[in-house]
Amino acid sequence: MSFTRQLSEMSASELNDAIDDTNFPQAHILSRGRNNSVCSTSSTSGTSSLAGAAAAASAGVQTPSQPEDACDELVASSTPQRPRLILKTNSSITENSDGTQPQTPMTPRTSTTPGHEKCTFHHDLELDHKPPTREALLPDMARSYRLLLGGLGENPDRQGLIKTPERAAKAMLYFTKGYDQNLEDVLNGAVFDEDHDEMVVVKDIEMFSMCEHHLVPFYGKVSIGYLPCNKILGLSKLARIVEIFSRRLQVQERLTKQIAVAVTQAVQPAGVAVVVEGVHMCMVMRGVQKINSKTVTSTMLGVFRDDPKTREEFLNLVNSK
Ligand SMILES: Nc1nc2c(ncn2[C@@H]2O[C@H](COP(=O)(O)OP(=O)(O)OP(=O)(O)O)[C@@H](O)[C@H]2O)c(=O)[nH]1
Ligand SMILES: [Zn+2]
Repeated sequence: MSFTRQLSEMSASELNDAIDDTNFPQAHILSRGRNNSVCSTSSTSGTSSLAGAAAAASAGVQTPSQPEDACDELVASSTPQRPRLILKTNSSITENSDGTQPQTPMTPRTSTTPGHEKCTFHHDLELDHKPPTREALLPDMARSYRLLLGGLGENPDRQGLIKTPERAAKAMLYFTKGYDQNLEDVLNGAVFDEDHDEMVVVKDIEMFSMCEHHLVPFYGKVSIGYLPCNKILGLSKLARIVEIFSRRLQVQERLTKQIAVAVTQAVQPAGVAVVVEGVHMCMVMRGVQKINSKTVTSTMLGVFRDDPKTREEFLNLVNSK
């Protein structure tokens, strides 16, 4: 019985469960960077196969068995072997004795809206969830905003507000458009075989999200690094992955983790690092009203978690101007 499955075979909740929660958040001090995203590649990287395997084991990842792993075969001749990061599944989701996959434990449904019958929970990594008609939600949402305006003591029929409920509904649909996206569509096949085993970093990717506690924005920037294992990702796809998960109701910690999981799923690298720096309007415009505070979260997987030099290299690249 195999205890390791390809990520593409794992369901949304399994993917989330597959990450050891002790892995995040790990806060690092991050200096302010540029507004525009910057891509870097770096030359010092890699771990020995032994160190990498030990690192992977303690990181909760499994080293693919030899010799069927193409990555290990390829790199063996020229460079030290590096284990590919494969998220570990727990034994409760391995195959049934009859060879069928067991059902994913269901979390309670949160919606009875037509088109959402199979939703488990929007917060999960619902890469295969695509409600067919989110636009169809607009009238209901507009009605809700109209009620809200009335609740504020406003007259929803006054000239300036007549179209506001519909506008607000459309805006909210836009702010949460990530629910309509899935990883496969977003990647659009832009995963390329490449014998490149040095760190790739795209940093300062602008991010806009919505605090799930107050329904007000939080925004900031995301830096993503990965250590390829014979597969690289189209650079823009890293920014598109950020969009999938930031354009939802979120907490910053989960956003950080979901980005890292998605990159892992896309290219099965030796490691992934994600740092998110966010400003939460719920802490600025209301509540504690700390206008200069920033929240920094990170998820380090594979070699980034276990090899201090690799992690340091990533953080240096992220912090460099
Ligand atoms: N961990 C985490 N907390 C968040 C995030 N966004 C908002 N919050 C927090 O969610 C918490 C909600 O706390 P509550 O006490 O229930 O709500 P509240 O009375 O509005 O809290 P205050 O913001 O302190 O006024 C607050 O501490 C927010 O700062 C996030 O991305 N991650
Ligand atoms: Zn908030």
